[in-house]
Amino acid sequence: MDEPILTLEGVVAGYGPTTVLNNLSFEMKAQDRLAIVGRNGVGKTTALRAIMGLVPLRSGTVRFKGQDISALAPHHRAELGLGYVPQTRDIFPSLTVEENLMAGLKWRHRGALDEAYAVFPRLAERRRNGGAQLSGGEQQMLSVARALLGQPSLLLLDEPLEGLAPLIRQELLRAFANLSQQTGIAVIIVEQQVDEALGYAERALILDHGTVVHGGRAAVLLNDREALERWVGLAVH
Ligand SMILES: Nc1ncnc2c1ncn2[C@@H]1O[C@H](COP(=O)(O)OP(=O)(O)OP(=O)(O)O)[C@@H](O)[C@H]1O
Repeated sequence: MDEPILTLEGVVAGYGPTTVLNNLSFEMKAQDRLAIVGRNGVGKTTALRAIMGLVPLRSGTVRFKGQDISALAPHHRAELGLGYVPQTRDIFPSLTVEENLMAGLKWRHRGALDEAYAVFPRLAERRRNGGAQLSGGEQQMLSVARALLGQPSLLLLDEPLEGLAPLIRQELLRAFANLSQQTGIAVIIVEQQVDEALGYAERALILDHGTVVHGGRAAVLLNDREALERWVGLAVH
């Protein structure tokens, strides 16, 4: 069975008088890694928020694991297996790494902590450090680890590489690749670091004016500098 895990059909959404998502349609399969790229302000974050239920749909549908979730509240979507890591790293700076993770455990047993530490061994080394003492990369690992505790089958990552130095970005991407391999969780990554996101993803979409203007295998798009220049504004090397 190759049923899509997520399907967006004709999604229209926005803020007040502004329409941001304009007939956005795409689907992805379980265990896929999908990069969504595009210029600033084209609606990448809004697309993730619409999937998570944080911005209401004006029309269209979002289906997750075969169920129409368009009208479900965000916490119900989380219970069904959607995990969201917003751009603002979502951690408690005054708590230690372990306390941050414990706070995210909810109904899950402590073994879930070990699973998160297996994906991010760096967090295990830092388990007694305060959140505010962590580097930017470690804070990002912690916010992703917190999302993992909800046992998502699809993880939405909004610009996880933002503000991180190149070496840290590489380390984080290695950890994400490890995560995909160990858990098989499907991932949507929205990124400004286009080359790095395309290096990690299997498939990619380019958004413009809130709709898909280009899509395909990430490795192919990575070498299609003309499309990247046209739609994302990257210089052709
Ligand atoms: N809460 C909000 N209220 C009003 N307008 C908003 C809100 N959030 C975003 N917008 C506007 O919606 C448009 C799309 O924003 P969105 O953040 O989805 O784009 P993006 O592609 O993720 O951009 P970036 O790459 O800069 O993060 C932008 O014009 C933005 O100014």
